Amino acid sequence: MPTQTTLWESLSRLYPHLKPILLRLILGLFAALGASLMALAIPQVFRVLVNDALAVGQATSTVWIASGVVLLLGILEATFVALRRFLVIAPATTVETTLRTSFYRHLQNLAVAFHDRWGSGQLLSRAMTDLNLMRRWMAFGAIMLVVDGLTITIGVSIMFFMSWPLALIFLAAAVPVMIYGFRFRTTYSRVSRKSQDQAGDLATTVEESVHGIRVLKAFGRSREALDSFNDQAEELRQTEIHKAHSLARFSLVVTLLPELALGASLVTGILLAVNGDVTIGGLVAFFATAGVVTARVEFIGPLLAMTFTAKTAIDRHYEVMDSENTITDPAEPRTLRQPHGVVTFEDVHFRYPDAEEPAADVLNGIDLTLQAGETMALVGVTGCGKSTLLNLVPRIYEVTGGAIRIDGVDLRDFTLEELRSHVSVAFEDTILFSNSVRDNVLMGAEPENDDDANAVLKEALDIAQAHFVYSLPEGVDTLIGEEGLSLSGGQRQRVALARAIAAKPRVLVLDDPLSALDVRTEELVEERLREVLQDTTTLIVAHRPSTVALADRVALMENGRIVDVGTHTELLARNTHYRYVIASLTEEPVDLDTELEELEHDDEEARA
Ligand SMILES: Nc1ncnc2c1ncn2[C@@H]1O[C@H](COP(=O)(O)OP(=O)(O)OP(=O)(O)O)[C@@H](O)[C@H]1O
Repeated sequence: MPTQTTLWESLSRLYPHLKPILLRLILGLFAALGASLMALAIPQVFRVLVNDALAVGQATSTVWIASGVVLLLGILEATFVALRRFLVIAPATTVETTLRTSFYRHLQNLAVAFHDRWGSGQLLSRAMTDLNLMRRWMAFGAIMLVVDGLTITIGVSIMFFMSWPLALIFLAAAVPVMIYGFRFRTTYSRVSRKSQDQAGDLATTVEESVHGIRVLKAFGRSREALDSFNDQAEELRQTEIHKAHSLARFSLVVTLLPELALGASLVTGILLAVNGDVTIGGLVAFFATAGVVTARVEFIGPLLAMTFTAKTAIDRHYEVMDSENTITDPAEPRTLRQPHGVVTFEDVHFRYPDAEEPAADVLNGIDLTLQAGETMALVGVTGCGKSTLLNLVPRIYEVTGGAIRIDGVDLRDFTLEELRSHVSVAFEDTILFSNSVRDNVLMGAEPENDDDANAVLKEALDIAQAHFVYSLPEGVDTLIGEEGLSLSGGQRQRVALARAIAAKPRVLVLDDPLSALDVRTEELVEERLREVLQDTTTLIVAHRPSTVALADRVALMENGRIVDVGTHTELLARNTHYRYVIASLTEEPVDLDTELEELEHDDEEARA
């Protein structure tokens, strides 16, 4: 539920960002005010013109001078308008870009738990549409609202000065306009918030459909997806219509009432002129001024709408910016000069932030030690918490109880930068970025120079058996990821594995990174991985017996706990649940007794 703030509270949050451009904004405001004053000055020339030059027998020179003055005032008005644009547009765009950059940086910093809760479309619409609305308000809405207010005040004062009875009649229209304006503010703010949220939800739907287009097509669900999209689009359309109706009603009131007042003051004005209480020139100037004021009053509707929309945009922007990053650097970080890579889990508990209260912890007291350079396979039935445990090591999620240490140092005592230089990850669902193969692989690497980078790249691609990249159109410089060449699941996994290896971490965390490879390629990768894993401590989630075979020891997980640790042979011999899990990893029936006999025989031979 968004927190309720007043219009002023919301708008004033922009002040720190406006501070650097405040001078230009103020100058822009003066330029806009200058344009308005020119517009208000023109009727006064009309007054002189009508009163002094229109009488029979007057010299025509007054007409020429007055026309020249009107022309000059017109040119000045246009110049002031152009000056306002020049002063304000560029700096407002700079503020928009700065806000967008800090928004993006904040999104990058926020914990994964935050991203689990927010639809991508909502974040996208905040990063693009809302910031755009805020810029338009800064560059135009805010200035014009102030200038319109001042113009109306000055215009009405001039009208009072020229004829107070006529001005009073005109002003009578302001009372209902203000009452209606109050109602308009409440309704429009509510609908505007609804429409911006719905637009964000719609963007999320588009993003998900594009992402999942293969699944939609494969299951023949395109029709349903379209129907659901149509429903959402229709809801947004209804809200937009409601918004437009609300603005149209307000605009009708602010247009009609001043016009009616103008009509009433026209009749009264003519009567006053007939009685000689006001000059003809004064009457002309009064109505020309009233024309300028009326136009400004009519413009108040769209300006207020723009302001309330900007308030909503600001509120939505700060809902994200105010979200605190829960995974941060410590005040006094510790460093490991020469990490060995001993990883210990001490009574680790974890619960997802969005989990219902009575639910048990996903990880419920994990105790496990990985010796330096050891490869430990993590095995367990689906949903027992393997991936969750892995995510805690690079602090993608934070433990909710207990501690994880590398060489005795709590992960939370490292800066995130240092931690992620010690720990590298590869997941089953590989994410590659719209970048070249080279940039994707070297993402976590810190090569000293170009030659070093090339060597690291070559070695990592070689270990991950990703030689196919050399046959891509531009080799390692080929653009891959969303905007580039599509790779197969197995190819993507190999590039992601190369990325994890290229970082040369002390601790490697692999979540079933070979699942999409064919058996032969998997064998080759494993052969090379064994070399790398010798001095890297590795925790690897295994969904295939061949991955288990990579490991020095296996940790068996059940219901968020480590229930047994030992070699594959030891666990096969003593743990029936382990046998059950291993048997369920393969589709074909396996004879585990024979496998155990063979393994024990191999072990005896090795010892002899
Ligand atoms: N982001 C999340 N928010 C809330 N609950 C989650 C989240 N991710 C996973 N869970 C829940 O946590 C539990 C453990 O999930 P996890 O992915 O760690 O299991 P796993 O053992 O790796 O499963 P698998 O072998 O199928 O990959 C599951 O019950 C899952 O529903």
